[in-house]
Amino acid sequence: MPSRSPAAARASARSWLIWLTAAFVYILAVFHRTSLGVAGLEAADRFGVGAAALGTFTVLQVGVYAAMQIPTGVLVDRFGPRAMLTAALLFLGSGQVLLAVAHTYALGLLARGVLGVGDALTFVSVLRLAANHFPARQYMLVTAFTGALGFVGNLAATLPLTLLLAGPGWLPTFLVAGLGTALFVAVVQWRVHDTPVARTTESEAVSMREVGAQVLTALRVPGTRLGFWTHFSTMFSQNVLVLLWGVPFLVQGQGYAATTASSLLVVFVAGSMIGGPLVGGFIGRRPEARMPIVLGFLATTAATWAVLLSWPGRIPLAVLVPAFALLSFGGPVSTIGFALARDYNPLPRVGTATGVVNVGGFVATTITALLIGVLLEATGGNFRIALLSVVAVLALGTWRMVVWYLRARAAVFAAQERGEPVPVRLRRRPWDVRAPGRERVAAPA
Ligand SMILES: N[C@@H](Cc1c[nH]cn1)C(=O)NCC(=O)O
Repeated sequence: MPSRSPAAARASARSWLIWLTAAFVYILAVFHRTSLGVAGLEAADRFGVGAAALGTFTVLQVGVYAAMQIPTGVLVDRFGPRAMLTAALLFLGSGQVLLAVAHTYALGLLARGVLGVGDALTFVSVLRLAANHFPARQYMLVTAFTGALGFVGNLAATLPLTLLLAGPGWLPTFLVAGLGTALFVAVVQWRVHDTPVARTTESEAVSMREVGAQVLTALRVPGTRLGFWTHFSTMFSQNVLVLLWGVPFLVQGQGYAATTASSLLVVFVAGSMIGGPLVGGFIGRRPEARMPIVLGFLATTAATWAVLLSWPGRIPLAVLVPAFALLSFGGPVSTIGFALARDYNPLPRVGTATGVVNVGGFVATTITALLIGVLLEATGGNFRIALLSVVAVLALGTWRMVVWYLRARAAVFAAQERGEPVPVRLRRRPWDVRAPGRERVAAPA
């Protein structure tokens, strides 16, 4: 069976309000995730460390996030999004309070690790809640809105946070942010209901063996694998620039002022906020267009990087701004991966499949960020060579995505021929391959 949608064709106003409350938790998570961006220099001062040690914060954070995605998916399927969002707020809040009072590098790292766990629990829980409350065709729009709203948290962690750190200072700013986040638990407990008919999810005790089987079953679904590689290939190149290498590339590699460089990164925020509703709204109406859009976006990404890396001399702003605007659509396009997970897995396994998909983009980000660092070291700071890592990871992701696209299509055709329902009906093309005999569009629940 491909998927089971909530019964109603459109979600109720109450479901939208429940989603908005959960999406606010995601805004808080992104705020905490990105807060070291402007607090970096102060953190270096406070903990008495240099740039390399600060980079460890980012790698630790993204690493914890990626490692936690599959456990998060399993936990949210078992305990429900309400419980997981509550846990997320408590981890985020205590991590930030710990950072507020920390004076040593070790304690700072521990604080960011705790915060990273809270962050990792959030996005998949919001999407699981959306899967419970919204019918399949509205799910894509809600997912894209969620991603776009996250950037409100990102914006709050730029100028407003800079002003707060310069005014009240480190301790009161992070203490209030941490305590405020923990207190939001009361709102989640009051407002969030796991499904339109139930406040909480009934959880049955399951063995580790059953958990493993649940993950393997989700992994065996071609739609989940396609979602993973879609997420892997589409969002990492903008993530690498926003989270780590964008400012050094522009300042050290291109000779721009630090203020110009950080202003340029706002293009990514704006692009994601505009692109989310655009992509989500369009694909909600035309789900059959989602993979052609992914392929078109990947071709555009490859062309954009070809221009950026082959530009003779300094790249002018008139080229950088549209290039970053194009790349910024990677976040919204990556949400197609979640729609695939939701469409090709039964509802009780959507959290696990969503977690699997969400590993993709963050693994690609971690690998690329590390490769760039290694190549910069090896070449004495040659960004043109170091950023070729993006091209290599993009080629790998696109290749695997095309392989799973063909396999997922083959499974859909096989299901159509057996007369089974499929999430999106497809027309066979000359380049389509035949499904192996027992391939199913979705593994059974
Ligand atoms: N691709 C992002 C979501 C997104 C949508 N628009 C911009 N970004 C994603 O996967 N986010 C996961 C997270 O935890 O932020």
